[in-house]
Amino acid sequence: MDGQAEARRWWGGALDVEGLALGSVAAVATALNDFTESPGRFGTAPALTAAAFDSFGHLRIDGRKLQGFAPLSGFKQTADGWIRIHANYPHHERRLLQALNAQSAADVDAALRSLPALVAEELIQSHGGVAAAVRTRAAWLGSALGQAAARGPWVELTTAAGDPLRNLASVPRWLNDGAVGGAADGGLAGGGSLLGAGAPASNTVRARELPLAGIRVLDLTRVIAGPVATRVLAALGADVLRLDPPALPEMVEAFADTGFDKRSAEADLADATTSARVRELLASADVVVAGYRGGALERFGLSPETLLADRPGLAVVTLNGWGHTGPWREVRGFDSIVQAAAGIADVYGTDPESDQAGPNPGSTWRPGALPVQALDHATGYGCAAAAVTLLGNRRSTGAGGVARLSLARTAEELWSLPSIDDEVLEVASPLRSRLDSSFGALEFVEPPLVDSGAQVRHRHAPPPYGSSALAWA
Ligand SMILES: CC(C)(COP(=O)(O)OP(=O)(O)OC[C@H]1O[C@@H](n2cnc3c(N)ncnc32)[C@H](O)[C@@H]1OP(=O)(O)O)[C@@H](O)C(=O)NCCC(=O)NCCSC(=O)C(=O)O
Repeated sequence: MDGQAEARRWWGGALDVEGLALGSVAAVATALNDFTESPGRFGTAPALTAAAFDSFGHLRIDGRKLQGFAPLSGFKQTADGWIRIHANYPHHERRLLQALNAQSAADVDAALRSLPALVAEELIQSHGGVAAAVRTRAAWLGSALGQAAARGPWVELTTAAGDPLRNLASVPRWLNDGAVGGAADGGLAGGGSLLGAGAPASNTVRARELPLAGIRVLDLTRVIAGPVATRVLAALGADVLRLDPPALPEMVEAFADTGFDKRSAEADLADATTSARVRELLASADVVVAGYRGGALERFGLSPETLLADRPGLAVVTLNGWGHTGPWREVRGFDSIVQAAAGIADVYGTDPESDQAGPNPGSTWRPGALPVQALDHATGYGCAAAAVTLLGNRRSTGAGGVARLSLARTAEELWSLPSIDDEVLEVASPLRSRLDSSFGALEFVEPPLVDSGAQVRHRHAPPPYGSSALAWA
């Protein structure tokens, strides 16, 4: 392994985001090693993990780099501090404008400057929009919200009856368990195993050796975190069928980034015939990954409890924004919004004109963000590790179970990592693979896992949105 593969810090910054990234991918590798009863078969390497955690940033569609955030999304000043708002989805933008009685971005700015951050947060959330006040770490930990988010393990695993199952360890533990760095020979640093940007499209893979071949995954997730989980399950050979509501179209580019190796169907769960068809699919499913707002799928009979009552062997993985017990358990949450609330935006804040930390009245300080959407990706890999762990548990006990994760709990895992002062080293620029798709020619980075020395690779481009039959492959 060369020096680049050994880098431990490549983004730098106040928190050990690299540790979160490596530890969460190592959790998947370790779960796979257990599942396949092949110690050391799966691992990750820093350059692979660094690239995968910025898969959207590396994605090119017909050579074009993609735009991450809508113009209205971002940090805004309030009467007493800062708030972060999210308006990438048209329905969230509409609700934001309604909440603030605004018609334009200038109206939004003016309205927010007239309100205290916590008042604006409450107003926007109560209209179904997405926002969180920028809090200090102390303010977050001192609130009922922060305390609820921090409760319990990173990945909470329970039986159908709600009894604790063997818990997945914490990110710091995975980081040190040997799955990082040791298996990188076929990774980027080892060279030769990836297609270069100019290489032909076919990604030939030994399908029968894929560890999750034959596993059926119903994917009820959107945007990044959940779809990252199911993207890696699909790359590992699972038959992943993603369902989306016809009334809430997905953002095309996020879908393209996370749709590799999956199939995609639109399915209105409120429609009786469609819902009955989905029940038939569930009768032979192995895994359900649910990533809607807390409680949103319950009215369709898709709560973990109901799913497990109908099919006791199922692995149900559920993620939300703010945790499964606190006052915000049903509130919408995106990575950037959780960063704002959980004290991350505050410690990443900068003032170009002053060395003093934190906001001062009239200063040019503004909050900042993690270098990548690490809460999304780490939560996604945690969900994948949980699914594989539950499948392994089912094999030995016959019983399914539930895994619960949240973006906010993952933020606590990031905070729990000790600060490290290793030198910040550049990791190798990832080689991009290429596949043609209905979205255009895709250049993309491969999954961050190494299987027996060779990087796990995507076999199929994302399908056209909603193009698949409501059936297992
Ligand atoms: C991602 C979201 C913020 C998106 O918010 P919304 O678009 O407003 O979606 P909601 O979850 O509120 O769900 C909207 C409604 O769709 C309904 N729904 C869902 N699926 C279906 C189907 N198949 N058919 C019919 N209706 C459906 C669901 O019951 C809700 O109904 P009603 O109850 O009637 O409204 C939220 O889903 C969420 O908080 N998810 C959990 C955390 C998460 O994954 N965050 C994003 C990570 S990516 C990220 O951070 C980033 O990109 O940045």
